[in-house]
Amino acid sequence: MKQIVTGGQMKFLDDYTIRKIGIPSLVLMERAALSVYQALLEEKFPLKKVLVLCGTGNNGGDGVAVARMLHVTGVSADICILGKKDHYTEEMRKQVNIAENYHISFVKNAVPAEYTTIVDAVFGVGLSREVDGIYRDTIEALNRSEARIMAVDIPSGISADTGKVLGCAVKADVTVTFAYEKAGLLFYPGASYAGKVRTADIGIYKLPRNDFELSVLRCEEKDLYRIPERKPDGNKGTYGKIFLAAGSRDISGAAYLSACAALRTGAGMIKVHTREENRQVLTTMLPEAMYSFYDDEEIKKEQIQEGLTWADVIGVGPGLGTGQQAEDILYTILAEGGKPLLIDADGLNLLAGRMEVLTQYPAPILITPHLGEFSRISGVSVKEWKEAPLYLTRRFAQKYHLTVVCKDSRTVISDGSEEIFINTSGNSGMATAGSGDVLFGILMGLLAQGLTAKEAAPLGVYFHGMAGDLAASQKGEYSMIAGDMITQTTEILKKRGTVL
Ligand SMILES: NC(=O)C1=CN([C@@H]2O[C@H](COP(=O)(O)OP(=O)(O)OC[C@H]3O[C@@H](n4cnc5c(N)ncnc54)[C@H](O)[C@@H]3O)[C@@H](O)[C@H]2O)[C@@H](O)CC1
Ligand SMILES: Nc1ncnc2c1ncn2[C@@H]1O[C@H](COP(=O)(O)OP(=O)(O)O)[C@@H](O)[C@H]1O
Ligand SMILES: [K+]
Repeated sequence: MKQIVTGGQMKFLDDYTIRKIGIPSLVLMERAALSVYQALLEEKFPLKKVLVLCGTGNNGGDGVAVARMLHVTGVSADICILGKKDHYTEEMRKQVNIAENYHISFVKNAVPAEYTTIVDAVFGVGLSREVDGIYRDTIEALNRSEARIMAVDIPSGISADTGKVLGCAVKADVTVTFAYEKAGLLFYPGASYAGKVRTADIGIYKLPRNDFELSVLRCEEKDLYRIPERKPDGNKGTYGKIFLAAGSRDISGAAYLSACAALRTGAGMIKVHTREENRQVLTTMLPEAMYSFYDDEEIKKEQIQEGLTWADVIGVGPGLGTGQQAEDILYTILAEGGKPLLIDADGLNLLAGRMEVLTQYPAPILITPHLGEFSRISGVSVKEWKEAPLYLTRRFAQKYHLTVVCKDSRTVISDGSEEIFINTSGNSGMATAGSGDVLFGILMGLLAQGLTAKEAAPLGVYFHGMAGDLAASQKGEYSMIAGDMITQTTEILKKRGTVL
């Protein structure tokens, strides 16, 4: 797991390192600047003529120090400072003073087109409002230039918390960020503006994970070891039994994809409860699953109850429809299930406006809404969610005592606790029909093998994204389809014990 921080947390950690630990601010700044200087060399930036654009805060101070490091090694570097002298921070003032002593060139109205490399040190985590005026004009000119662009800490204009563009923002080729990745570098569009992100250790105090009031995390490849090991003496009961209510009249694809993904992830057994019309196609495509079917007659509660008693984990929703039968199935499960429950798609659509029924359920619930579904069940619009994804996902999880997987290009996962996850695996090829059903299957499979909802959710989402990345590398983002991700699930799990 990698620790991520918000802008506010980074400021707290800067301050803590300086005031409580006692490392002088200028020492941190020197290390920050050195890491940017090294990145310019290692990333082979064309250093024929460099412009360092600075703001008046400490991000600008970093920039002035980078210009000095370039200058002393013989690189032609100009400094251009946007903003008034009386707004300089103390560190910025000192850096400017040192640069003046070195006779580095300060330019007033820089023309970005004249430079081969531009270092963006206008705003860092201190950006507090929309960018406008001279700042906007300069950033726009910079983006139009042919120069390679290195952003210091975060591209100026990107919100460190949400990745939103505040007015306008620098489009960087590389960003060197200090101590921790900022959430705004992971969320889109910030992630696109940042280019390649390098994280540099500059001596900031590493707060233990448990000491963060809100700990934002992301999974990495090595976390896949958390998928339970296969036991040599295991039997199919060991790996869990799933009861899945999915599919509706002549809609079988979602049921197939989620059931197949659950089995491919390692679940022991799955029983799919679906409409009679799907019998032939499902039993042909996935004979490994068990089935119970229902037709136009009233839902037979005993049939569902039998499945619920047998199962260790229950899933409901993919392709279920929102008619009376679907509603009866959902409510029978909510009344009689009593086992860990996963709800997706139509299961969630049926719950819009009555989410509080979930608080009565006696076992953990995991829901996997995409943003449209989240909006329906929470009343939070997609636009509002984008303004505060971490806060709003967590608040919703707390309100209804759920684990929530809010699916987007950067999925956010929260069980309401102080740990919240942003997922960074995956690609736009996954925006294809059935992709969410595969995720649902993976999550059911992980729960069936004994992981809790809190453990399974971030891991399963990461695993799903990895399968998507492998599928894209083989089929391309245009052509990959949901079934390809199931194929890659197999490949990832094959390697679990060897490379991880
Ligand atoms: N000692 C420290 O605290 C360290 C800070 N570091 C650097 O300092 C940065 C944070 O520095 P600061 O907190 O000084 O903040 P920034 O330098 O990020 O920017 C804040 C300044 O910009 C102004 N500002 C904010 N939004 C604006 C807008 N839209 N239009 C015009 N002006 C705007 C603010 O009024 C303030 O003067 C980090 O991102 C990092 O690059 C590093 O040097 C490491 C050590
Ligand atoms: N651009 C993207 N980058 C990464 N992941 C994506 C992207 N677009 C979609 N996904 C992922 O693909 C899945 C789509 O799920 P969903 O919207 O429920 O689709 P469906 O209902 O068609 O199965 C989610 O897990 C989502 O996070
Ligand atoms: K910057």
